[in-house]
Formats: sequence, C-alpha cells, structure tokens
Amino acid sequence: FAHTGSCSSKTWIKDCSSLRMASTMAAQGIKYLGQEEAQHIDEELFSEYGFSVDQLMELAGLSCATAITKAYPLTSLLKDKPTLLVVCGPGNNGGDGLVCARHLKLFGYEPSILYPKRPNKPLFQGLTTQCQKMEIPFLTEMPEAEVIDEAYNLVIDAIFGFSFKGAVREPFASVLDILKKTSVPVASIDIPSGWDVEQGSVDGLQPDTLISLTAPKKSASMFRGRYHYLGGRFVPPGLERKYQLNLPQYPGTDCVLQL
Ligand SMILES: NC(=O)C1=CN([C@@H]2O[C@H](COP(=O)(O)OP(=O)(O)OC[C@H]3O[C@@H](n4cnc5c(N)ncnc54)[C@H](O)[C@@H]3O)[C@@H](O)[C@H]2O)[C@@H](O)CC1
Ligand SMILES: [K+]
Repeated sequence: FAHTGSCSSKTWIKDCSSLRMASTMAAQGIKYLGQEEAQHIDEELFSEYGFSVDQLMELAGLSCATAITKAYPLTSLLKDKPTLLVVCGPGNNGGDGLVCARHLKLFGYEPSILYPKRPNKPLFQGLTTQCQKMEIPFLTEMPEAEVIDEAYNLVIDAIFGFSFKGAVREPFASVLDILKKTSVPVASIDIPSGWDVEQGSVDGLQPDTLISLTAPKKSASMFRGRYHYLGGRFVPPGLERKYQLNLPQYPGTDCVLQL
C-alpha cells in the first residue's frame, strides 16, 4: 500500500484531520491573556471552581521560588551570601512575593523584604508574620540603587500584577525609579511592574526573568529578558477549555515550566 500524499480512505481522512487539528493547536501556541480576561479567570477560579485566594497564592509563590532556583541556582550567585531583595506591592502580586520569599528562605537563600503598603487583611498579616517567624528581615525603606547592587544578588519584583492600571503612584513610583537604575538582575512575578498589562512599556523595567502565572499576559510578548517561566499549575481542564488557554504540559511533577 503506497500512500500518495492525499487521504484516500476513511482511515486516512480521520488521521489527516486529527493531524491537521494537532498542528493547528501547536501553531496557535499558549494563549496570551488580556487584562480583563486574566481578571475573569481569577474570579472564576474562586467563584466556580471553589479555590481560596491563599491556596492559589501558595502555589503561585512556590512556582516563583522554584523558577528562581532554576534561573539563579545558589552555586551561580556572585556575592558571598545568597542575598535577595523581594519588593512587595499592595495587592495579591505582593502576596505572591511574600510566599515566594518564605520558600526561598527554605531553599537556602537569604531574602530581605520591602513591604511599604500593607493591606489591613488577615491574609497579608498572616503572610507577613510567617516571613517574620522565618527570620526574614523587613527593610524600613528602599535602599539606593548602588546599595542594592552592592548587597543583593537579585531583586524579585512582586509590586504589581494583572490589576495594575494608569500611572504609577507613590511610594512605588520612586521604588521603580530606583529599580530601573540597578544593574543586578530583576525577576518579575506575573508582570514587569509598571508595565501596561497588555501594551508593556518602552522605558519601563527590563527584568532578566519573568514568571507568568496561570498563562502569560499580552505584554509578555514584549519581554526581552533571558528566562520566561510559566507557573501556577492549578488550572482545571474546564477553565482551560473555556478560555482556550492551550497550556503546555508541565514536565513530571514540576510546578514551573520554561517557555
Ligand atoms: N489568578 C491567578 O492566576 C492568581 C493570581 N495571583 C496574583 O494576583 C495578582 C493580581 O492581584 P490583584 O488583583 O490583587 O492586583 P495587583 O497585585 O496587580 O495590584 C493591585 C494593587 O495595586 C494598586 N494599583 C493599581 N494600579 C496602581 C497604580 N497605577 N499605582 C499604584 N498602585 C496601583 C491597587 O490599588 C491594588 O492595591 C496576579 O498578577 C498574580 O500575581 C496569585 O496570587 C494567585 C493566583
Ligand atoms: K510584578
């Protein structure tokens, strides 16, 4: 039986069409989400799928800490001590940063946290206590760029995520100005802070690493750093189908995947 390149039987028609479907899926690749779409998915995870915020934040923060260990293993760090600066913002992105710092401490790093605007909610108070009990120091003010370059191997940017809008307000405008002047690498959680979630930013922060959670947001196509990871391995199949996320398969039991 010689196949001539065209589908000449029912079996071939079936095989050819599923092959076409598979190649279309692969060609489409992972979906990059708009801001509203990311917010809808977030809401549905809680309202329809029964998750709680602290559950997903724990998984998100663990993925971020794991991605950091892959991009910047302890043995690769240039300073004498494995110091990191984690800058946390006022929303859930900041919460991911607190969880990430706690896991990084358990993984052998020495994080310090800057958390200038703390929401008056039990979730964030609990995460703050956990970090304090892990003996992670909290800074009282943002160090100057030269001090950061001198003292830390890496900055973790957990300032804003997919709900950021408009011009950056204080105190974070000054914090971001300093971060733009540092030369140590920056790893951003979900979105490089200060970037428009969909359009990015021409003169904004240029992180070395981006860890996209659930699925990348549209601005991730403008990311020019070395490492782009996907984390947040908690998406139920119905939600993935509804939003046609077309997520890649995570390897084995890993909670993070390099894109
Ligand atoms: N759905 C998901 O996949 C998950 C999302 N998580 C995280 O949650 C993030 C989204 O969290 P939120 O919706 O709380 O929002 P963000 O953390 O993105 O930021 C909201 C906060 O930033 C402030 N803000 C917004 N624009 C500002 C501006 N221009 N200047 C100064 N402050 C500004 C708001 O007042 C609010 O306090 C995601 O990016 C991700 O990091 C995870 O915690 C859990 C799972
Ligand atoms: K961020």
